[in-house]
Amino acid sequence: MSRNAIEITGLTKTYAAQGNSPAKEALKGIDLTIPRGAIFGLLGPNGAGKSTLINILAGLVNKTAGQVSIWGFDQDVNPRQSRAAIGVMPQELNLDPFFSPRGAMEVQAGLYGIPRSQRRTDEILAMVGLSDKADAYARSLSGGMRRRLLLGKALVHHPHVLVLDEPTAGVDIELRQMLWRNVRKLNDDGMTIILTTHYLEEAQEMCDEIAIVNHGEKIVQDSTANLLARLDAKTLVITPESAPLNGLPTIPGVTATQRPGGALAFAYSRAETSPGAILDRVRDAGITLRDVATEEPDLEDVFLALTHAQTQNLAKSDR
Ligand SMILES: Nc1ncnc2c1ncn2[C@@H]1O[C@H](COP(=O)(O)OP(=O)(O)OP(=O)(O)O)[C@@H](O)[C@H]1O
Repeated sequence: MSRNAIEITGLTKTYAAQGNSPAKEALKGIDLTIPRGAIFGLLGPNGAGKSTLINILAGLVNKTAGQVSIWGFDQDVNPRQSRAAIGVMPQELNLDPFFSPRGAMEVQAGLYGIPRSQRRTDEILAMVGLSDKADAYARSLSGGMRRRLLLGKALVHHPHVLVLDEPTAGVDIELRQMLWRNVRKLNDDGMTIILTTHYLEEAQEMCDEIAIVNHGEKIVQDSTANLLARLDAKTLVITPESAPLNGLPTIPGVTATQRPGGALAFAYSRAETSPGAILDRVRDAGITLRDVATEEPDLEDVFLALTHAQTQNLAKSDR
């Protein structure tokens, strides 16, 4: 039995040409392995192919080529088992307006063939904070409540893998906290979580491992810690007692800038110099230090560096 939650090889999706729009190759042969028990981040700019990939996993979009296996079940060989192994909280708030949350959960449980005695409707509604709206009409629910219900529906069949597609886009702090609390708890209980988000801070905080896709290709997959360590750039930020009289010291290999408010930022590469050497030159220049701090690169820097490099390579290969 595979130890991976998801195994994808050579996944390709070409949307057929329609009217004036030409055919679009949204996924260009992606290989992706997601370990069991992970909180996995799938990141990429708009149009990179994330939703296409997730919709293929959910069985909502047919792939053009490649293999997809969920919890050891090949989608083409064991479609029912592979579908039962995954629950997806979609991006769009598409709910039947005539069902109450309880009704919608019961219908979903019926679709998955869960016997009444094994349904956990009330427990899940409580978990997503919808107990007091259990019997309200879906059309009277706010956007945030609809999202809660979509999460509840994704959990009805207690899947091994939970996919959250942009779950926190435009939601308030309370809902965001509820989501992350539940994600951590479900993960602690053994559920594998796959998450797409535009908020890189969130991915950095939540995910153990991350894949970045761009233009339908996977450009990197690594642990969050390794991705952050890839960037060698660091910044030393010095708050001086008073503005430097003779301007900023010039230090080879270091880019010095003055920030609004007076702090001096020295961007350097760890491979080339050390904070100690920079501080020596700053003191030599007669600058008295009030405060010193270092800034690490964050996921946003890694993301920009990688997607930018890929876009440049693609442009070169087009020439
Ligand atoms: N049904 C469709 N028919 C034709 N083209 C499509 C269809 N769905 C998506 N595309 C195209 O495929 C590419 C990938 O889209 P996809 O929605 O998978 O990206 P994404 O990474 O999820 O972006 P976003 O973050 O904006 O949702 C885009 O160029 C998009 O326009």
